[in-house]
This record gives sequence, structure tokens and C-alpha cells, in this order.
Amino acid sequence: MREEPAVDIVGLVKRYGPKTAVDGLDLSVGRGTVTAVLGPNGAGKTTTVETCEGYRRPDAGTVRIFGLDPVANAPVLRPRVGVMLQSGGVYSGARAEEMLRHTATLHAHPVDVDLLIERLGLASCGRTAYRRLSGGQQQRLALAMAVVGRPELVFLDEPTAGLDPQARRATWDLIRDLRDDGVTVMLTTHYMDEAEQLADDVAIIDGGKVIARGSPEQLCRGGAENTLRFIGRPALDLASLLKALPADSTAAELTPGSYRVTGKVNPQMLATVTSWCAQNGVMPDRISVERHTLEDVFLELTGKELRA
Ligand SMILES: Nc1ncnc2c1ncn2[C@@H]1O[C@H](COP(=O)(O)OP(=O)(O)OP(=O)(O)O)[C@@H](O)[C@H]1O
Repeated sequence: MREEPAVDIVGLVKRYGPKTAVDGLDLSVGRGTVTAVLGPNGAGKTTTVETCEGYRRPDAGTVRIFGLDPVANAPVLRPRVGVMLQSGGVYSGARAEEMLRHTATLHAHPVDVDLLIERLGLASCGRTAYRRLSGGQQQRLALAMAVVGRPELVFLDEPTAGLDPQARRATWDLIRDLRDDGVTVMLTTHYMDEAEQLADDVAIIDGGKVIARGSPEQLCRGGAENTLRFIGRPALDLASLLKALPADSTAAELTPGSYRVTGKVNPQMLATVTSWCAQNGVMPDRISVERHTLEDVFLELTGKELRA
């Protein structure tokens, strides 16, 4: 029998009064993968994740976590699912290390708390009251609390927002280790490099729907135009090059002898450019292909204007 996905969202709708925050969203997350959910502010990411966590009920559609309803089956799911809360629900006078040790005792097979404290750089603030921790320390403690119970699935809502570069790296390493241990990770982020570095799968959400889905490589390859550059002798006849290329390509001489060709850059296009060079007695120097980044793809899909 096929294993249930860790997260299976079908036709999810969630409204706040007249506002439809999630509008028929479908998303399935395979076990043991890291899925990054990206989207502009207000796209519906947090609402979706909170519905998966069982904090909100769908207005329509279904959400299943390991095949179970996150609200009705909350007691069964609680030990299997780690949730990184953004500061809410914490008694602010409690000390960081006490909180983590206490959380560990609530689980049957917690991870080594000392090791976790060391890995997330929490040793120096272990005796500090929660309310006196810096934003980054609170963030790291929240991550530690989410994973200390050795969950099978973790939800991380913007896990590295506001962290310094060292803490970001430590968080990334921890997430990679979770994946290597077979844990499923679903995270939201505004950092495209984070998604590129960590995610097996990316879902771009806009207007409460998934508008693109795939590995970072697939998303960067598909749809988006790419650029090919080369150096040749000045004033080449680009009109004849354009005739050899697909209709949606462009070719320009940026500075004398420096050329840029855009379009669907694939092996065929590269072959067309180099054979055109050969026919015209041009030795293309420093020929290079620039791939679009995930940020380029994201902006292309979601637009460059600021949202209201
Ligand atoms: N409790 C609420 N009451 C009313 N409207 C809400 C509530 N929570 C979210 N919304 C609205 O629902 C929409 C989706 O919000 P959500 O927080 O899910 O987006 P998001 O993608 O996580 O955004 P961000 O990147 O800014 O965190 C937004 O328009 C937001 O204003």
C-alpha cells in the first residue's frame, strides 16, 4: 500500500470575515522531504500552515496530516508533529533551558537536550528568562522546542527571520540533519536563498493558491528566460543570428564585442549560437549561461509591485 503523504491539502478554503485568505489550495508534501512555501506578504502561507497545525479549521476542503484530521486527531498527532511557535503561548518568566528540558520530558524519546542547546548556541542564555532573550535567541529556542520531541514532521514558520548569519547557518544545518533522519519539514520563508539551499520542493503561493510547484532547479529552468553571453569581434550581424534563433529570442551588443542573447537557453540554442559563430568565422570567447535564480522566478510569477 502506498504511504500517505505527510501533509495532504485538497481544495483548502479559509476566510476571515469577508477576506478569503486561502482560496482552494492544493498541496501534498512527501515524507522525508523539505518543502518551502514561498509567497508575498498576505499570500496565505501562515493561515495554511496554522490549518495544518490544527489551530484553524478549514471553511472548505480537507487537510490531512499522516492521513489524520489535525483538529479531530490532535492528541494522536501532537507527539508526531513539531511546531515552531512565534513567541505566543510562552510563560515569559520561564528560563530558556528549563523550558526546553520541560518540553523534552513531555515526549517519549526526546533528543539530547545538551546537544541541541550547543548546536543552536543557546548555552550562554540558558538561565535567562524568556522575555529577556533577544529576538534571535527566542527564535532559536522556539526551533529547539519544535524538534526536541523527535517529531516525524515539523512546521517552521519563517524559522530564520531576523537571525544573524551564524544562527541562520546553524538552523540550516539542523534542518538538513532532520531531513537526513527522515523527518518531513514544511517551512515558510521570504529568503529565496534559504529555499534554494534547503528545499527539495518549493510551493509558491499567491492569492491563497499554489501558483508554482517543483524543485528549485525545475522552477528556475521552467518558463523563465535565461541569458547567454559571449565575447566576439565587434559589430557582428545580429540580425542574421536572430534569424537562426527561435522567435522569442533577443540578441544585443552591450559594449563593442560583448554580446547578450536571451530566450529559452537550452542545448539546442547553445548549438545554434556556436554554429552561427562557426559559419561567420567568429571564435566566441568566455561563453557563459546565466540561470535565473529562484528570486527572478518568484518576482516573475508574483509581480514586482508592493502589495497593499
Ligand atoms: N486573524 C485574522 N483576521 C483577519 N484577517 C487575517 C487574519 N490572519 C490573516 N488575515 C489576512 O489573511 C490574509 C493571509 O494572511 P497570512 O498571514 O496567511 O499570509 P502570509 O502569506 O503568511 O503573509 P506574511 O508573509 O505577511 O506572513 C492576509 O490578507 C491577512 O491580512
